[in-house]
Amino acid sequence: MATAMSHQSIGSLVSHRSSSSSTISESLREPLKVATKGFKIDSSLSYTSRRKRNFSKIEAIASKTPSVSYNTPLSPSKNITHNSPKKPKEAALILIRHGESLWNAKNLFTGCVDVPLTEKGVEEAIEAGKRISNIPVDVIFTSSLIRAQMTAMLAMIQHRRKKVPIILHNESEQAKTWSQVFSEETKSQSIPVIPAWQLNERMYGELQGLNKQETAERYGKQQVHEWRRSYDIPPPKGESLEMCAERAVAYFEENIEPKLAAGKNVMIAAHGNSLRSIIMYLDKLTCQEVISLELSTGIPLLYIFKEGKFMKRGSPVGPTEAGVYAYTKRLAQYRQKLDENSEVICS
Ligand SMILES: O=C(O)[C@H](O)COP(=O)(O)O
Repeated sequence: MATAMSHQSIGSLVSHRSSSSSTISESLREPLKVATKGFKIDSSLSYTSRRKRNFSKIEAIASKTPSVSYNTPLSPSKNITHNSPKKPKEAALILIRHGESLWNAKNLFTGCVDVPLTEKGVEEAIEAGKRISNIPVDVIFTSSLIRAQMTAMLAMIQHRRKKVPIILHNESEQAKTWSQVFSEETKSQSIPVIPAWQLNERMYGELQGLNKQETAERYGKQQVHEWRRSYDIPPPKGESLEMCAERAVAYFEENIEPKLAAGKNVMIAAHGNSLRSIIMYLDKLTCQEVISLELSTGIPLLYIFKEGKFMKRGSPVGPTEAGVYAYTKRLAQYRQKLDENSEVICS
């Protein structure tokens, strides 16, 4: 896609992080002055009050503090209970945008339309899986859309630990009951995959199914760019990034961060815009900075969560890349274990 950018570019884009040491609750007590040049946020528009406060807070912190380097830890979320200072829990967080879909290939606005991966998308997912095959994964969150679920499953097939990813069906009590596993041993050899509609692609409204190029010719490049990349301008009858963030980031805070805080390693397979909103939250990007954040299909991004802070580690280039393991002992030890037990666990 014309907008796709390599993971190296993503790395450089996300270097706009804030060094604020305020906690969320501290920052919420401060008066919020939210205005970035040429981009005024009217946070009263669509957010629930809690969400409004969180994002205004992110903006307030980001606009008040200087940019800092790539690896600077962020302040903790208010949802996180701190672990014992003696044994701080650490966890890996992998974000992955689905591989190329049939509508990516046709350059159509897709949004919440549920289309599968192309062959190239399948290959991208497998390649992504190889890149993260030495990184521990205890639980997987996906959107409810097949392209994200295919990506998660294909990626996990490559993992050296060879646990079986199992989709948890929570759509009804019966679905839950009928998909139960009754062996603890089998459970320990599987990875729960939790689908959540909140992680779906932003709803593209009346653009869904239209060709992106033709839409730009009809409505003008500038208008279409605003619909696709601005923070708070929704496409006709669709969701703005701000609206998408309202549900995706809320889900992340309420369901995913507590898992990380408990030391669980998490993979999220989702979409360009739901992940952009989550990265905006993790990296404290301003609503201007997020405009230029582009995610390529099938490129995994690694974060380390430690002591309530997220540290971005970029995209592992390969499973044995030294850089990934240099940052954290725990990942290095996990990989060493995989190497030592490879015959047992990979059989
Ligand atoms: O929904 C879509 O069309 C794409 O997945 C994301 O599209 P975008 O790059 O136009 O936001």
